[in-house]
Amino acid sequence: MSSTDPTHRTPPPEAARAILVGVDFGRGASFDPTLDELALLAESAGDTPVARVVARRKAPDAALFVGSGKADEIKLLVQAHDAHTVLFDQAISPAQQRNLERHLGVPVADRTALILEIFAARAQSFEGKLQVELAQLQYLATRLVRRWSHLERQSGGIGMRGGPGERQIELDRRMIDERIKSIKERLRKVERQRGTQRRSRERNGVFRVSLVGYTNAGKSTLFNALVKARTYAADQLFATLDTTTRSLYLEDAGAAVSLSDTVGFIRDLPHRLVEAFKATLQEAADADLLLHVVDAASPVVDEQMQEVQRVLEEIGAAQIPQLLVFNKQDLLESHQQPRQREDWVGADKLGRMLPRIFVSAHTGDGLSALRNRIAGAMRDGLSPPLSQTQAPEALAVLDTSGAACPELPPPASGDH
Ligand SMILES: Nc1nc2c(ncn2[C@@H]2O[C@H](COP(=O)(O)OP(=O)(O)OP(=O)(O)O)[C@@H](O)[C@H]2O)c(=O)[nH]1
Ligand SMILES: [Mg+2]
Repeated sequence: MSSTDPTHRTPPPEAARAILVGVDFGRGASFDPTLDELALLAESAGDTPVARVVARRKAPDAALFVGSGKADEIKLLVQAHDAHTVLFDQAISPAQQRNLERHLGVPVADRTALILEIFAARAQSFEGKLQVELAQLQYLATRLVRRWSHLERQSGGIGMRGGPGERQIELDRRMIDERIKSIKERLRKVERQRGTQRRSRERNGVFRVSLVGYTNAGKSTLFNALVKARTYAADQLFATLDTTTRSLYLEDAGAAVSLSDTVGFIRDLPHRLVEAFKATLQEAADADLLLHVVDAASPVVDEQMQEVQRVLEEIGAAQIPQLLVFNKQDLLESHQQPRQREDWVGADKLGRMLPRIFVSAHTGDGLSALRNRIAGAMRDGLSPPLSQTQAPEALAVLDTSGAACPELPPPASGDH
């Protein structure tokens, strides 16, 4: 863990027992009633979830985020499970965090802090480490600002001026600001270097393919299966933080493409983190073709795909031709198995029809069809059959059930 740990959690040497809390504010969309993803995040951060609590409220409680009754319930659970920490699925304010920690008697962290913690533990490259530290310092800086104004309020805004508390915070702030400035400067240097490398690749005219997708979809496993490399793949969230690029030779095209594995996306990815990782994500934004890897067996496959489309938009990659790769086909029940390996679905924000292909990175099923697909995209681009682009009702369909739309014809390009 980095010295700028924004969560102030000091986990015991053994896995910390964690209570998971999610609050449903009734706005539906981004609430996960199972808290499964939070549990995976907790495990990826080295914690062991021991209990889950779901609360329903109209709005967050200003002081405790959850109501005081719920807070008492959580406190009892902390005691019953001898828990070390309580993790919230939503962002909580610095004041709420402090109040909760006082009330519950254990460190409290929110989703953002957890994601930052995982990123900090995973960062390998010099650039990755700088990016994570930048995001952490920015997270910490907002917390200091707020704590300062809190102190100011308590003292009527005058008495504390020049007092020891404020001076310490001022000092901390100045150090943080200086560190932020120096990291940004160093990142700019690395980015310039990366830009030069990218331009020299562009001059070579290599067709660039980037794997993008929700975290844990199987991008690295697929990358390894395609290029027979050994990139770290694991059942953890954000196993990959650095972009890896390898050359992939396609027999069908008689040419090589460059294939990049990238960092996974997640719901409510802290915006600052997206900012810090812009350079890494730039790799995806500069691609000629995106392989959007989807965990076809996930119960929340539609939400995950939409989240990926949202992040692609945020990094300016929404226009890039996209091939949906429905991975983990081996995990699908027989009734979920697609009738055909390849079809088209209306699945992105631009209302485009996207070609879809089912594969299993584990068994290798569909990989040769995928290679052919990439070769086809390199030759002719990806355009849906004309009849499909003109059928608006088809565009509204987000058929990710695994059962392919029988009425959709197979891809027009004769690449298989
Ligand atoms: N059953 C099955 N499991 C798979 C398949 N592909 C990947 N997995 C598993 O899914 C988990 C995640 O795989 P990764 O390749 O690390 O996923 P990723 O998308 O690179 O994840 P991040 O780097 O964390 O964003 C691992 O446990 C893989 O073994 C597949 O085709 N079938
Ligand atoms: Mg990966």
